[in-house]
Amino acid sequence: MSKTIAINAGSSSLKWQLYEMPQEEVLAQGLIERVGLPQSISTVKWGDEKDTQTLDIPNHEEAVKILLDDLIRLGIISSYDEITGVGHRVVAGGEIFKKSTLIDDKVMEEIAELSELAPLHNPANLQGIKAFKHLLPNITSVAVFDTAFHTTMPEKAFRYPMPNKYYTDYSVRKYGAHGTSHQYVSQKAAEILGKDIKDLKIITCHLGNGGSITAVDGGKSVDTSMGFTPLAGIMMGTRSGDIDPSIFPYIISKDENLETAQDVVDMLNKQSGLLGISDISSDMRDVEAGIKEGNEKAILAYEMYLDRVEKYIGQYFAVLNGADAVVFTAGVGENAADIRERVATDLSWFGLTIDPVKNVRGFEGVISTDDAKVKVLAIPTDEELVIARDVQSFQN
Ligand SMILES: Nc1ncnc2c1ncn2[C@@H]1O[C@H](COP(=O)(O)OP(=O)(O)O)[C@@H](O)[C@H]1O
Ligand SMILES: CC(=O)OP(=O)(O)O
Ligand SMILES: [Mg+2]
Repeated sequence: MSKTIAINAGSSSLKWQLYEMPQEEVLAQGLIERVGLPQSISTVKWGDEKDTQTLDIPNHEEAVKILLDDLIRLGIISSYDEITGVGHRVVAGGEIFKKSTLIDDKVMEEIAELSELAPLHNPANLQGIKAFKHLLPNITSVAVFDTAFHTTMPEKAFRYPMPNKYYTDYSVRKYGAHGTSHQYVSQKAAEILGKDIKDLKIITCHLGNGGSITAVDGGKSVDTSMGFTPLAGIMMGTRSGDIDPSIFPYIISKDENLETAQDVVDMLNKQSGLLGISDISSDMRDVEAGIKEGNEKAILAYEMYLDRVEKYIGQYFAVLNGADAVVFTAGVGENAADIRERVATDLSWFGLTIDPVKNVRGFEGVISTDDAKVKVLAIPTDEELVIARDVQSFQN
């Protein structure tokens, strides 16, 4: 019997699941929200029980301490010796990490160096890794990279049309992200549809706080909306997605609060997207509440979000020369039935027809009508399970 923890350290949250492996039984799961903000909330669920604490958790290292304390405090485990493995989600693996990897000092250094490719994520991921190395130094520790699934993209898709030296000398290219999620939901979609994934063309829409859309051909990523960093692609909670880079020098010259290109990137990462347009929140639920009150900015934010999502789906119909299925996942994709319905309605020419009876929050499976040309699915993602399986593969 061996227990494995999967750690998904997001930019402001830490999600974890404790598994009994290899049975893949979930023993407990938790979410620590608002890491780095006052009044962080830590929730643990196990069996039929639930525990919630509100306390200040300044960083991901502290978050790991709290979760390990909770496992003992709540009687979920009796000793840390029961835990034999930990898997950490790491967003950027660059061109170095093409698959999951055992973590040693060199790997930690490389993850730190790759922070430029995921400035909101890799530092948080690394804090989680270091905290575990410190507190449980002898367990199997594995890094699972968001970028790994996208290493199958063809060069024509991952290169930017810039002078070659920026790729050859500085590795400037598209890396993508959320790969573990795109991989999991595309595989799950094939299972639900009763087909071999090799025979399917699938467009996966991971719409969370960050969001990305991927074209999956025969189980392989052939294009994805995120780029050199997770700032590119669709509009997100606080991130702009694609914009014209000429805006950089222009706004630096106009706005005295912006001095460097890095200032602009920070603004595009942290103050843009739904938050920047709605002036309410980065959270789609708050934007939708604003729409109910008739807030014009909230309506615009919602419409812009849909516009970007729909354009990327349209692009990937072109990349794949048609698709068999479109999959929605992550916080927005799993829960916002209204968004799934709008996308399907706006793209009805492509043959997406939603069945309103099935298209409800929390439903897992096909939500399109039986005669829809393109199947539409809602599938809760499970990045943690993929991480735990990868840890297990190092323990056999
Ligand atoms: N019922 C809902 N309706 C609309 N959006 C929702 C709903 N529930 C959650 N969300 C959205 O999901 C987002 C979080 O998604 P998640 O995949 O958990 O993000 P991340 O992993 O990037 O932190 C929230 O910001 C919120 O906008
Ligand atoms: C890469 C990325 O955007 O991750 P998240 O959605 O968890 O912020
Ligand atoms: Mg996420």
